Amino acid sequence: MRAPAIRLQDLGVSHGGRAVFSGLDATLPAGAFSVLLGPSGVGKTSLLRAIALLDAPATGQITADDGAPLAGRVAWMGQQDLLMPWARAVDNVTLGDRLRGRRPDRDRAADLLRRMGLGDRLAALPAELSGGMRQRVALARTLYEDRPVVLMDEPFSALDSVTRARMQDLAAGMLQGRTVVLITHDPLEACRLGQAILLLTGRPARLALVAAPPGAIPRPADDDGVLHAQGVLMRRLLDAAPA
Ligand SMILES: Nc1ncnc2c1ncn2[C@@H]1O[C@H](COP(=O)(O)OP(=O)(O)OP(=O)(O)O)[C@@H](O)[C@H]1O
Repeated sequence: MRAPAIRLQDLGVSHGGRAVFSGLDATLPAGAFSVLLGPSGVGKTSLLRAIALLDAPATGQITADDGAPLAGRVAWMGQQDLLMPWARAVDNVTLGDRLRGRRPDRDRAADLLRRMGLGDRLAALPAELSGGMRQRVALARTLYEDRPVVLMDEPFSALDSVTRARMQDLAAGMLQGRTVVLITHDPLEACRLGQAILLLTGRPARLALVAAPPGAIPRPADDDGVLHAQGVLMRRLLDAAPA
């Protein structure tokens, strides 16, 4: 499975006649983690939904550099977990297969949940799970899809900092070689996982590339380079924040 780079050309998204961004050009590198940060409401989800082909952009193009369509090669994890309330955790993980009429691999789903620390919750209904547990089930469902392109909107936002670090490690390992785009509000997360770090700011919004710290991902949270880059990124976010 080769993961393509994703090219954004002259991309524009509008809501209610107002441009969230326009004329946006960028390449999201093949087989690497791109991390997207920016103030609340700037347009991160709008951009990710356009890349996921969930919303048609007003202008421009989104293409894979291998020339093949992106459709069918993307796994999506939105801010809402969208778990089916009537399905047990393991069945929520295999939901995609069941909707496509394919035989679900419950062993693989159970293994994913175990790796996420949910081995004793395989048969739980969503209503019986905490917010952080539900988010891990949604993450397991995204990883289960096994796609070359993975788009995740704040996938670790509901997790305590230790679980968050563990899930970052797990995702970095399992998604190695995939083209991943991940939205986060956490500069440390961006510096642990980002091989390209993109900052979306302004109105209409513009994209800027921020230097990523050296080293393979997941980078240690207490690494000097990570801590320095985290400080630089925090300063950039503060400077970009609306008054
Ligand atoms: N379906 C929609 N209809 C109308 N306006 C929308 C719609 N979706 C988003 N917007 C507006 O577009 C702008 C960008 O929203 P978006 O959700 O992309 O921001 P974001 O950067 O992801 O925010 P957050 O960090 O809070 O999740 C906001 O002003 C939002 O109110």
